[in-house]
Amino acid sequence: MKKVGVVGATGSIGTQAIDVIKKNKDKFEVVFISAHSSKDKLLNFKEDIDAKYAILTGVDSSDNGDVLFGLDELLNIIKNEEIDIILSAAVGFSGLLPTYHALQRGIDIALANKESMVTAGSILNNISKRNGAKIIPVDSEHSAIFQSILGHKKEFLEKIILTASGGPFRRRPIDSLEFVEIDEALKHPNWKMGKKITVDSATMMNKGLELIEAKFLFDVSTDKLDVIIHPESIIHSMVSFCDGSYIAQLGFPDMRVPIAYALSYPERLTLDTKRLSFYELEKLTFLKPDFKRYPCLKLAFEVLNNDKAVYYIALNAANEVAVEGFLKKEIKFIDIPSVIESVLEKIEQVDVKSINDIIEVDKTARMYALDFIKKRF
Ligand SMILES: NC(=O)C1=CN([C@@H]2O[C@H](COP(=O)(O)OP(=O)(O)OC[C@H]3O[C@@H](n4cnc5c(N)ncnc54)[C@H](OP(=O)(O)O)[C@@H]3O)[C@@H](O)[C@H]2O)C=CC1
Ligand SMILES: CC(=O)[C@@H](O)[C@H](O)COP(=O)(O)O
Ligand SMILES: [Mn+2]
Repeated sequence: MKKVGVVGATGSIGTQAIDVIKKNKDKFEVVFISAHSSKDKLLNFKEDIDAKYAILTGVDSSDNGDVLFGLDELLNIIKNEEIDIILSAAVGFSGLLPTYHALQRGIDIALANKESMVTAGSILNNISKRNGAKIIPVDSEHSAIFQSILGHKKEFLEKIILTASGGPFRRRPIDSLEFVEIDEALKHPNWKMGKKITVDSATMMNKGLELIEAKFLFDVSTDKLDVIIHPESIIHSMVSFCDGSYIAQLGFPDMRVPIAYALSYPERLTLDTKRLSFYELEKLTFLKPDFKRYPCLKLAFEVLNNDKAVYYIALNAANEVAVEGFLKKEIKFIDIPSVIESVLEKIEQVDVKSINDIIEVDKTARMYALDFIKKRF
């Protein structure tokens, strides 16, 4: 039995993870599940999978004895309980501290929270190496890459090619993006996900964050990273080698596959997911991303080329604030890249050596983003 913890259990990834765990009760013992404030859903899960602890990190206290409250309680459990693997699936920068403390303790991470790797990739890699704790990707593209490079020497790797759906606005006239409504941005063509990542897919900042995530997860230079639009989301990503060979991982889009793979690695679980019917697949298409349509992807490439921790953190923080601003109707969809650009221009170059440095840069970048929104819109 693997002893697991799930951070962000009530979200899109968390809920699918609970489903996988529930159907494989003989393989997993659940030490804890956590969420921000969805108490009823968390309590139902606690009962369903017989979790030892349930923690709400965004609520101070209550008289309900079945739930623990506050981030400190979650971190205490991570620091003290016997746990083999933690699924890190909270949204945004809030996922960093649980990921960081788990790795510090030598606990393996099944990583959905890409923002952890974007903001702290280098520090997390160092801790993982030092403590022998594995970081196993859950993000569909990175799981595909992880599976495709398995058993191959890194020196032979030529390119990592991340596939992107292109989001809901791939074919919409660029001059009409100004009028994008919230519900239009939340209609992903292939995946049902949380709001933040769905808006990121529409701007293609999701792919920008994933490029940075890939750089740190697979320890490759930026010139080895490519993005290609593949609207069907059947090929989840691919790699090429020095002899012209390509290896890809394919499947019907269903996040239970990479979640189960990461939780059971190096084994595999049997899943009742939809199988591909190759004769029914009409065709697989591939397109080049256009930076005019997706300025956020351009910004992410610029930050990658600059390769400084402070810009990775600022890009992520500014994007989180901008997406929230869009979802609150404070800014338009097309204003998201302007907010990020303004923060990247303003943020001071500082050395980032510790988790506290990261938290400080994140705080400053958020302040600049909020200030920009307040003054400009
Ligand atoms: N959904 C997907 O298919 C994919 C997601 N990912 C990544 O996985 C992560 C989770 O995404 P997704 O499941 O879609 O997100 P959701 O918005 O669906 O779920 C977010 C989870 O995080 C919790 N949460 C919300 N705010 C906070 C906070 N301030 N502090 C701590 N926890 C919080 C929520 O709890 P509560 O319910 O109480 O609010 C919920 O459990 C993201 O990093 C995303 O990029 C990566 C690949 C695919
Ligand atoms: C399922 C998953 O991993 C998401 O990150 C997905 O890739 C988003 O789709 P886009 O390719 O549109 O960003
Ligand atoms: Mn992804």
